[in-house]
Amino acid sequence: MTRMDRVVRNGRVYFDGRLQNVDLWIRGGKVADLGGNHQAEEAIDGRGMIVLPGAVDLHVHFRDPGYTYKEDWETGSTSAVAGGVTTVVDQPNTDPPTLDERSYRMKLETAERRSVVDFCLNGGPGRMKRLAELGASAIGEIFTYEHSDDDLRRILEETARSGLLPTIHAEDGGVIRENTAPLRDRRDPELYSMARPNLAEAKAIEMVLKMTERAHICHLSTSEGLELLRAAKRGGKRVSCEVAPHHLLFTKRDWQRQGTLLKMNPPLRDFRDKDALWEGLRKGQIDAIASDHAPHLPEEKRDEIWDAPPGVPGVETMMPLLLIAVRSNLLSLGRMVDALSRRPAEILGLSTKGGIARGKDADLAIIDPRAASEIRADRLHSGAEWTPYQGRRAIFPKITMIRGEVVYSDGELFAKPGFGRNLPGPGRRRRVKVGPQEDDEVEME
Ligand SMILES: NC(=O)N[C@@H](CC(=O)O)C(=O)O
Ligand SMILES: [Zn+2]
Ligand SMILES: [Zn+2]
Repeated sequence: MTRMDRVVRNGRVYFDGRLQNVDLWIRGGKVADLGGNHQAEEAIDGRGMIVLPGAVDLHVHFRDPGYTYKEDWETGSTSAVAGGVTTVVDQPNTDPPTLDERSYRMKLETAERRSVVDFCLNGGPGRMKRLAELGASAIGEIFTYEHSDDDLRRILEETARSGLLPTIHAEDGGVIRENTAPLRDRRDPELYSMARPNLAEAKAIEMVLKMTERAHICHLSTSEGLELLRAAKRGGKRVSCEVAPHHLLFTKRDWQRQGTLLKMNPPLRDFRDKDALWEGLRKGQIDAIASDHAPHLPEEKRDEIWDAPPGVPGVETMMPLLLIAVRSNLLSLGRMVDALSRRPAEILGLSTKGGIARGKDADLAIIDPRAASEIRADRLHSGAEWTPYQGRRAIFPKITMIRGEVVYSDGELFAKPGFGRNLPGPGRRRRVKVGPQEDDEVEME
């Protein structure tokens, strides 16, 4: 019997691939035992609850520094934990963009002071080697449409030399330009999907697969893209991909209801694509679900289609919406946990994250599966002030824990700004052992 800090009692805990009725014991921020008989300082009642690993969101834009009127580390990270996300990966398209030592340190310093969620910082395609040494977790997203083929090849080579994973926004610039030009004088929002056709994604993915041995494809949106990645994986390439909730839940038909609000890159697609993405997700051909949380204010989003900024917020609604999808049998709980937690942690080599197991960080989303509610923008925490999912059913977590601490419970934030910790990437990671050996140490102390 060990003296524990905390116990989640009587919940159904997801580990080893299924829900199991065990008490979850926490010590020093780690999962110390599953089942077993111990004493704890504090007990959390998990009766009627399912206890899942917190989500690891590979793709958020927290806009800080530079665009803090849209989002900052405090609002963004609060939004994350309110949605059961316990680790985020922030993208470098801030101002200044995270391309070199100065901008990297500046963002790290802000995030360390303000974040309530654990975080990784991606570096952009700038000084890759230096960014790796500083602790960037990956390079990207690399916007293929912003670069010539030669540039892109050079960026991918340099990224490979830095030892970091290139993460790719795959849309071909030539295809976009060709298809946009004839539409520019018209204003109908749905033209945006025509301006950036499926071919743009397919062509960019093909190009990237030719240029590099290892890559992660962001927000996959087309059946063509999925087919290319499937073939590449079969051929032994080290590629992974993520899908965003909005491409699983919206199609071109939604242009009619929400207009320019739904402008995003890549754009809304067909039913055919949406179905293929769900199928790819069910079969494990799509590795991860990531929010591509891209907050902009409603008044910006209501500009005309070519000028409105692309992107929708989604970090807070991702897990809650997917829990409904699980309940509707669109996805198994196991595949959901795999795509939201286990696989994203694995892709970035975050060995202490991504699952409930002895020795791992106690990052938990404690959920009452019967507590579905309607999404309402005024109850969300993002600085974006709106959601494309207004009125949809969702199951929000009752409690979110990070490293054994309750950071969010029943609508209330408990963590102080600065609670969130940086998880440095492979360039400066200390080897952290997770597994039986470390567990033994915990037991013997
Ligand atoms: N997804 C988007 O439409 N927008 C993102 C950038 C991006 O992910 O491409 C943003 O930063 O606003
Ligand atoms: Zn992107
Ligand atoms: Zn993005």
